[in-house]
Amino acid sequence: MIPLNQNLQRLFNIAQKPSKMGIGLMSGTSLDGLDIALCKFTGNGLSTHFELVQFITIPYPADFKLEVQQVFARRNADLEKVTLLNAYIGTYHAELILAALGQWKINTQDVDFIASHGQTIYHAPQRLHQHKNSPNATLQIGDGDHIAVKTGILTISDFRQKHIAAGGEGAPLALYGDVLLGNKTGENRVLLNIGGIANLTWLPGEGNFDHVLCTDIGPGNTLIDAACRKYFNKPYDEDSVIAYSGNVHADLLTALLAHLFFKEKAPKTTGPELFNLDMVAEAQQQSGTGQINNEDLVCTLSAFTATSIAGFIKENISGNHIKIFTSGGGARNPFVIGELKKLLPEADIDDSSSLGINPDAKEAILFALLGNEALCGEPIRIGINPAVLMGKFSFPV
Ligand SMILES: Nc1ncnc2c1ncn2[C@@H]1O[C@H](COP(=O)(O)OP(=O)(O)OP(=O)(O)O)[C@@H](O)[C@H]1O
Ligand SMILES: CC(=O)N[C@H]1[C@@H]2OC[C@@H](O2)[C@@H](O)[C@@H]1O[C@H](C)C(=O)O
Repeated sequence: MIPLNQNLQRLFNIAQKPSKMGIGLMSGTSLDGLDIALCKFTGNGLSTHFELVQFITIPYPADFKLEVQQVFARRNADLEKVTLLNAYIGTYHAELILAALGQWKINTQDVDFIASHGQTIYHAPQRLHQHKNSPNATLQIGDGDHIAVKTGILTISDFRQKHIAAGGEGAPLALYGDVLLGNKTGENRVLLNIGGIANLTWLPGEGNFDHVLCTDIGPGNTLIDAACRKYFNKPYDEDSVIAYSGNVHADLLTALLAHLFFKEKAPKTTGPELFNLDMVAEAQQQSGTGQINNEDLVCTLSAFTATSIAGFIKENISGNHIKIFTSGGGARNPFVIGELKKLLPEADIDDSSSLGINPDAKEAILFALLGNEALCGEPIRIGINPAVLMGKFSFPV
């Protein structure tokens, strides 16, 4: 008999374990840092139980952000830089994982797998690139082999490609985690993540997965952050101090909301490739608001985030007693959340901690969960969404 390759044997052993320790990694479009969630899983699919054992966000140093920004969401990027960053981000993320495990006093041998999102550097659904003969496409870098070899831990990465191969746009993958962890028959729930881009999952209480909707909505923090960087030399509008010192310009807000993306049917995805300061400048030109002061601009962009989210919910989601559970860094933006509450007075808005999900850790938990599914799950059919198991395996040896 031909002996089983050691890697496959190890994979088989991990998949068979009744409970698994997995690390989920998320490095989002805000480029603020690496989210590392150490989770314990038992079961899979709708029987998944998870516990968040440890969580940390390790902020990225300014020079690293600058390096990534040189290629991030840019149509013309230096190919050598992309290539170098692909390897560098893999090894850098591995170093950050080892540092976190050291801090938590946890041995690498006690971790069964790492599930790594990588760093999105370009997201190009067909609606954006508009090349008839090219499919939806997206690119995450920070290669999984580097993480596996440097940490000695089985690594699963590059989750989005399978989603695209099976007919999706590669996002939002939150769908799968939100259904498995956030669904409750009898309760109309919206799980709203306000990261760089805002997305939501609508989980109607009737419990019929055919009616679940998961989609990007538009900008979350990305425009607010970009304006803060450009005009205030700050990474973001901490506690909405700038937004509260300005006023909303109704004409600019109307021009921003007139963007064609908002008229496209959900599910749909987007990114800073579309929602960037060029798009804002165009709306300012159209509305004759090019001269507004910087505080008013940040205030209007914050209102834009809240109004586009509320508008989407009003148009696409119906039901009584809707509970909205927020997560992502934008859940800590009081201006945005305050506007949302004003615009959606009927909804009950709270952050996802009331579901037992740390709002800052939610996306990193999602990838850990997708890793668990890749190891021992089965494809789940949720409406028209691809029913696939995602992720590529990298072995340490
Ligand atoms: N106290 C705060 N006040 C206002 N905004 C905040 C605060 N804390 C965090 N944020 C916002 O949250 C952002 C980080 O959000 P998050 O970490 O969810 O983004 P991400 O994971 O990169 O996004 P994405 O989900 O799009 O990939 C910051 O850049 C900032 O805009
Ligand atoms: C291509 C990409 O990286 N998309 C991210 C981004 O950040 C938020 C939104 O846009 C979402 O669609 C997605 O991430 C989350 C984790 C998702 O796939 O659900």
